[in-house]
Amino acid sequence: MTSILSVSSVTVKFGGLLALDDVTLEVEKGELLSLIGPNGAGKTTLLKVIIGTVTPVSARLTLGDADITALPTHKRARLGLALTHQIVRPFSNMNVLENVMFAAGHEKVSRTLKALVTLDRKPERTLAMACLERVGIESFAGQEVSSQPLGVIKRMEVARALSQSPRVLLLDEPLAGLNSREAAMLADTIREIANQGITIVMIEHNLSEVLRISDRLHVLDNGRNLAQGAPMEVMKQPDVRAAYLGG
Ligand SMILES: Nc1ncnc2c1ncn2[C@@H]1O[C@H](COP(=O)(O)OP(=O)(O)OP(=O)(O)O)[C@@H](O)[C@H]1O
Repeated sequence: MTSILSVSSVTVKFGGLLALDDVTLEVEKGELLSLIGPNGAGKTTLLKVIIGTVTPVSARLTLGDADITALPTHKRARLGLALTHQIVRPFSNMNVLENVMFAAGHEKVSRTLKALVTLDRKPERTLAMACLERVGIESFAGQEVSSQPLGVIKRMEVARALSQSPRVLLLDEPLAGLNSREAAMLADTIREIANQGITIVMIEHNLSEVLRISDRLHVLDNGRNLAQGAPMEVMKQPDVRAAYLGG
């Protein structure tokens, strides 16, 4: 297997709090890796270090052949990283399609000056519709985002990230707040996205869905690596059970 994302020696301090302590993470091309661990283990902080919104005390990050350690967030995005947020903050004055078009257009505008003056938004519209189809909410395209249930909002957030054409998609608790049926359906969609060749790193507390769709688990506890490997093997480890499941 080939590593697409490699994260090593990540240490993060928030004042006196050591949030991550020499953490290492290897992500193989095409896999769906779930990052799990108790509350406060440092999972979201690690994703923020990867996307570039938290500055670590130390870290070395590579994406494919590129050393991205010193790159700002927008350059990491351009090289193929996209992140969905745990708490989705959509533009409530736009409809579902426009929210995805905005994300798609943002990338385009940041790429070329010409795009700043173009009035033709057809390419963004086509791309955004394709992303809505991939997450199964194309029939909600014209609806106001403010009247949508969380299940649609969560899918729209994934569509926004897909519109950036990521090589590695970072998902922060995509199933949080969904009922079991909605969670299972979105988990199936996430698995399908991975099957289509997009590498996924997912933080998720819904353990039954994590175990059902993940290729591999990486467990953090108290800011440190605790375990990693095949889901069932990892969950058998006594230290993982003690930390994550309370024994
Ligand atoms: N901006 C910040 N300033 C200060 N402390 C922070 C900040 N962000 C996170 N922390 C602290 O760092 C530690 C790790 O937090 P983080 O959110 O990464 O954990 P997590 O594993 O994602 O938790 P959860 O599963 O509850 O979302 C926690 O103790 C948290 O309170």
